[in-house]
Amino acid sequence: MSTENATASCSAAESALKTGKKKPVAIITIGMAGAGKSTFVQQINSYLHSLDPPSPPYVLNLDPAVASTSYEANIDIRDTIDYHKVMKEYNLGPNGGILTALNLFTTKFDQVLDLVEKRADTVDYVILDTPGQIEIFTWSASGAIITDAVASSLPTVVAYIIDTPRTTAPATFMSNMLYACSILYKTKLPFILVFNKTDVRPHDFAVEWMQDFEAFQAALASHQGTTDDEGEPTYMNSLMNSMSLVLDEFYKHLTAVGVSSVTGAGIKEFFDAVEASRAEYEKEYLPELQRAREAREKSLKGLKDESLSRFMKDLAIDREKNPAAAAADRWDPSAEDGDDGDDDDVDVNIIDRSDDVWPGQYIDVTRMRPRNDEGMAWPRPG
Ligand SMILES: Nc1nc2c(ncn2[C@@H]2O[C@H](COP(=O)(O)OP(=O)(O)OP(=O)(O)O)[C@@H](O)[C@H]2O)c(=O)[nH]1
Repeated sequence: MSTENATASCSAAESALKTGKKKPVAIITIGMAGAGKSTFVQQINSYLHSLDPPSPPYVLNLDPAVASTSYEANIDIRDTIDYHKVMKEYNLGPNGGILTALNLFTTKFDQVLDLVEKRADTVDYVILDTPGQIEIFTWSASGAIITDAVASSLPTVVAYIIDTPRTTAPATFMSNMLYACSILYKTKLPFILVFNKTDVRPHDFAVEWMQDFEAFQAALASHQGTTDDEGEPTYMNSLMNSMSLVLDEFYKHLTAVGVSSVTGAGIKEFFDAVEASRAEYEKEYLPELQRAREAREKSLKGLKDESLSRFMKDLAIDREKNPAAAAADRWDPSAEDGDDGDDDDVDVNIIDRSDDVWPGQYIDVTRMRPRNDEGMAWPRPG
């Protein structure tokens, strides 16, 4: 995490202490393409607006390729990066285009965090919608950087969206759980399994399989193709049996809720789970994060000290050898023109769409949104 981000997170913590307000919780929604991430984000957005008093969240869309979202994001990657232009410019296919767009956006993520930090006192939730191709977020450096940066700044929870009707076959269920497991171990963040589309298929079978190992074994056994011609378990079946034992341990670290992003059923229970995850984040994740940060700073300081002493030694030897060159090599302040061409201080690239309408104005999603930008729009000062 950059120093600015660390400072920003401290200032948010200080202001939270002053106002007595809890820090907002960041909800990172992840899920296979078509699982219903965007519909879910729209539903939780509507739910928070409908509370009394309303609690509008701060929404980030990180999917550069989505044609339209059914919610209005406060920060939208598409405002900064034209994914089609990236594909053309770098001669990439769709997935490479999304990944590169995300990489480019990540280079500006400190600005995003600053904008989020500014809202920390007025919002209770920060919601991140991620690219449809799950692996682009979960297995990329950018995804890891974004997740770590958010989690270093705010209590963070991963909402893993599952397409329940498509997960009723034991083998599919297990593949999905293994994927969830890999994300949990990668992020090490509080994790909520969100069984979506319960209006089509209730998720009780999944809860039963997660709580009762034997019930899952029975489902596996009753599934076609689990025994060979001689009635022996197939290789696949034995493998799944062993893996389900591993998953049994994994389920202990998870909360599962069933929701329908269409009807809104289960959304309240989802937020109850999010609040429980906040406590988990503070108790388990935060101390671990602080330990890791201290260790990183210590090793960085060691490296810096070592390279500085090496440099000073080399410099001394060099000066001994070339006293004339050393005498000529002096800093002349009058030679400075005050502008070194460094544009690091251009700091307005990421757009906060809610600047004009904040606080908490609900935005009509049917409204046309001007997209005048051609290509990547940074830097965009003023
Ligand atoms: N019946 C039902 N349909 C749903 C629900 N949630 C989403 N859908 C439908 O599932 C389809 C996919 O939903 P999206 O929200 O676009 O899914 P996504 O995960 O964002 O998809 P990508 O953009 O590909 O990542 C759409 O047709 C939605 O209407 C739900 O709870 N119930």
